[in-house]
Amino acid sequence: MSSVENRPFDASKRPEDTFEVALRPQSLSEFTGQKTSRENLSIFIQAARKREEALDHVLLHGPPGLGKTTLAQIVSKELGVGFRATSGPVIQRAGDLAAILTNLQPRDVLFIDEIHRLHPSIEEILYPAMEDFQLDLIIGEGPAARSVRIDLPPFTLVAATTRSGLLATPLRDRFGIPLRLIFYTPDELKLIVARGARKLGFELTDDGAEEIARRSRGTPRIAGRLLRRVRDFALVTHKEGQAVDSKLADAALSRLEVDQIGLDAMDRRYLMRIAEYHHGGPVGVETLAAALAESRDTLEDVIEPYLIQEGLVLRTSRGRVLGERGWKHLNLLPPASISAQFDLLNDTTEEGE
Ligand SMILES: Nc1ncnc2c1ncn2[C@@H]1O[C@H](COP(=O)(O)OP(=O)(O)OP(=O)(O)O)[C@@H](O)[C@H]1O
Ligand SMILES: [Mg+2]
Repeated sequence: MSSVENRPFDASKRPEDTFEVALRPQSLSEFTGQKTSRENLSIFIQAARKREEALDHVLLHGPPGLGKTTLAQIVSKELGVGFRATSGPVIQRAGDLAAILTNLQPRDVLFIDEIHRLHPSIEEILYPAMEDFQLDLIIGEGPAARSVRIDLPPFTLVAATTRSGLLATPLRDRFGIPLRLIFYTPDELKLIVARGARKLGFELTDDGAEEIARRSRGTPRIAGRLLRRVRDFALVTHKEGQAVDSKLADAALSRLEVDQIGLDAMDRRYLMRIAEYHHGGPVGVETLAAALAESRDTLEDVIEPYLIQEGLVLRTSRGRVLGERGWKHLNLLPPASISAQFDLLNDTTEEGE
């Protein structure tokens, strides 16, 4: 097991998360955040319903735990059609995909998770299926092989990926509705946390919800986990019926090594590595991955997106560089040459304003 799987609050999926299902919003109106995507999706869904046609194919991309699977399910519910789910690595042979596609009802949603891990030969079968609702299959082998064409019911492919950059252009181009999910704001997460507490049936004060939201790394899945752990602490240390406030939330989260801005031990190890071993960088992602005993994919998919968005780390053409906020967060002083650059940058921003 790699250490990232041991992180208390990385955003990747885990078997214990069956409880997530209970917290999952069931309709677009219940789905908090992602305003632009949600509003656009709502229009396209209504239009498809009016026309009584299958919705155009949807590509959801963004870091883990932001609601891609949730949205895919909501799309089928709002369309009032069936939902079939599979994932890229599971589809091994052309026949597997053919079986799934030929069993769809007209206008059904087929959800393919981790579409970037689809085998290229399967991808090629998917193209005509997406475009013309046709399946071209080769049956048999050698001289006896013949190709057959099967008509499919019109369907909607909803695909999810954490790495849209890995998708082949022809595949990406076949999605009429590409949606990028972004990290949630603390206010949005606060709503999600408060709603989660109600669903779990315990009392959480306003500032308690705020504390958990602020430390959830912009990610609903993490917010849900932190909420459940805070609830555990409350159960053991609190009197029955006593509301969970920010003080208790803070105590619980600090014990879980989730710091004031929501970073966990792994995030801090990553930042420290750049600061201490590479004097703030630039350092290549492969070097970092090897040093931290993580895969490059994990760094790029799970750890870096939030650190980059928060300005703790910068991705440059020469590698990763610790940002000014990164140095501050670690409570370290950057080498003189770097702090001079930050000063220069700050000066020009001020002048520009
Ligand atoms: N907008 C939201 N409002 C409330 N809860 C949400 C929202 N988005 C996601 N969640 C919660 O976060 C959990 C994780 O969401 P989901 O499984 O959809 O993420 P994902 O993007 O598919 O992640 P992965 O890339 O790991 O598959 C859900 O079970 C749900 O409880
Ligand atoms: Mg998912």
